[in-house]
Amino acid sequence: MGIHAAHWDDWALDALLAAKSHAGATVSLVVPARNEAGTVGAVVARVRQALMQTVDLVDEIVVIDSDSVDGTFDVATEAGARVHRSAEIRPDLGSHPGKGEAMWKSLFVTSGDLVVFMDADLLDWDTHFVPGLLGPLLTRPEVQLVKGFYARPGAGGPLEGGRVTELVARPLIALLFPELAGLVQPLAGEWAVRRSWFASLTVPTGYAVELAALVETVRRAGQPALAQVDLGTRAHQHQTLLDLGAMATQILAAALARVDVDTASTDGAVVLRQFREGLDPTRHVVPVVEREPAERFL
Ligand SMILES: O=c1ccn([C@@H]2O[C@H](COP(=O)(O)OP(=O)(O)O[C@H]3O[C@H](CO)[C@@H](O)[C@H](O)[C@H]3O)[C@@H](O)[C@H]2O)c(=O)[nH]1
Ligand SMILES: O=C(O)[C@H](O)COP(=O)(O)O
Repeated sequence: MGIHAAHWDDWALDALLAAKSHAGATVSLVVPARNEAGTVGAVVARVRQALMQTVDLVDEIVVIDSDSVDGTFDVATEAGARVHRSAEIRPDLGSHPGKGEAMWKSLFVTSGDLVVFMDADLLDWDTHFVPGLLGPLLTRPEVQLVKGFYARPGAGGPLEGGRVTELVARPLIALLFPELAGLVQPLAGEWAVRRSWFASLTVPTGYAVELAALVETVRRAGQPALAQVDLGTRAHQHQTLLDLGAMATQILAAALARVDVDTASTDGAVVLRQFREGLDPTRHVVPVVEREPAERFL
């Protein structure tokens, strides 16, 4: 059995447009962005031109500005997205920093039956990512969540990207969640999901949103509810090793919580002591908050 895999060009665009129209489905592209003024404009403008203005595949492009202090909001607006500040969406529900929070909040300001997520920091990518991710959702009713995968060049050459994927997520999956081991890029930021399914999931506010969604989906609905699609190549901006330490902490915290292991996180945060030089650590406070399913607040 395993997790169904496909290639982005297994479907002609016309066939996907016909399937979308037949299903009467609508599509939202959601781009969470924190300080991505340099790249978010191209992500929005290219998808808008190719898949909204030329054909009718995407119904809305929404950027969720995740506490940016640069020109992300204006650049994304100029490029044709509807932009919301994460902290200003449903203020009654409070606000947390983080990518998962931006994605969770997106459910309150979008309406598509199918939601496609894309990172805002993409450098090497193409608009076929979007139809590729929609293919399984538009053609296989049992599929709830579709992950993209790709070759990912790293700073040191081809196929060396994905440090947290290879050093944290994949070992964790092998040890604790082996039903997910067939996923090529479990942490890919490019994925698509049925709105009703995403709204039913518990969502970590930080970088564990991807792993948590996969674990909950496979536990509740099994491997047939997952699919993965080969999108070709994708390159993005690389974080520093110490920042990836925070990402890894969030992913480990979410994974351990899902196998009922108590951790030292208190009040929704873990303090990482990181040593840049000598014995004097920098205290890196890493939030590990989780949001209840959005459907409870819609
Ligand atoms: O607080 C934040 C941090 C990031 N982002 C945005 O989220 C996307 C991905 O963030 P990035 O810092 O580029 O993550 P990566 O280092 O690329 O991490 C990879 O692995 C993560 C862990 O699973 C996934 O969440 C990412 O989507 C995936 O690209 C980008 O558009 C960011 O601007 C936010 O919206 N808010
Ligand atoms: O997916 C990952 O492991 C993180 O995004 C880090 O990727 P990088 O090592 O290519 O920067």
